[in-house]
Amino acid sequence: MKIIAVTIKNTVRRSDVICRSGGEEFAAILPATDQPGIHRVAEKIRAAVCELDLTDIIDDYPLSVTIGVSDLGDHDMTNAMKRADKALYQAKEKGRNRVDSLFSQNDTVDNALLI
Ligand SMILES: Nc1nc2c(ncn2[C@@H]2O[C@H](COP(=O)(O)OP(=O)(O)OP(=O)(O)O)[C@@H](O)[C@H]2O)c(=O)[nH]1
Repeated sequence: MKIIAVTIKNTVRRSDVICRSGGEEFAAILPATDQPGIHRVAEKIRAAVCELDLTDIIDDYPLSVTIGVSDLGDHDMTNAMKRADKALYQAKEKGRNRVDSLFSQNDTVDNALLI
């Protein structure tokens, strides 16, 4: 998991906050990032992790990354986590190695959350 964490950290801006949110899950908070930007970041992370060559390190290869995206439009972190988690679940249902999103009703999304 450490190499994944380092890869994510090296892929995003220094102002983005990455943390471990579960056994095989990370959460990222992306300040001042709009909806197209959020999808750009999620794809960057997905691609960077897919490009890792870990054949010598892990059995469960190739790796896939599934990402749920939400926003902090309603300034409620608990709700944002719930939305991102639901988006993650939807993405996994659709076949993994993909990005899905669930946004609040706020049109002016400018702070994002990824899981
Ligand atoms: N928070 C965040 N947003 C990003 C990042 N990379 C891209 N974006 C968003 O996606 C938009 C367009 O992406 P790019 O043109 O590929 O951005 P970039 O110049 O490679 O990345 P930046 O220099 O971080 O803006 C940017 O304006 C941001 O909103 C990132 O690492 N972190």
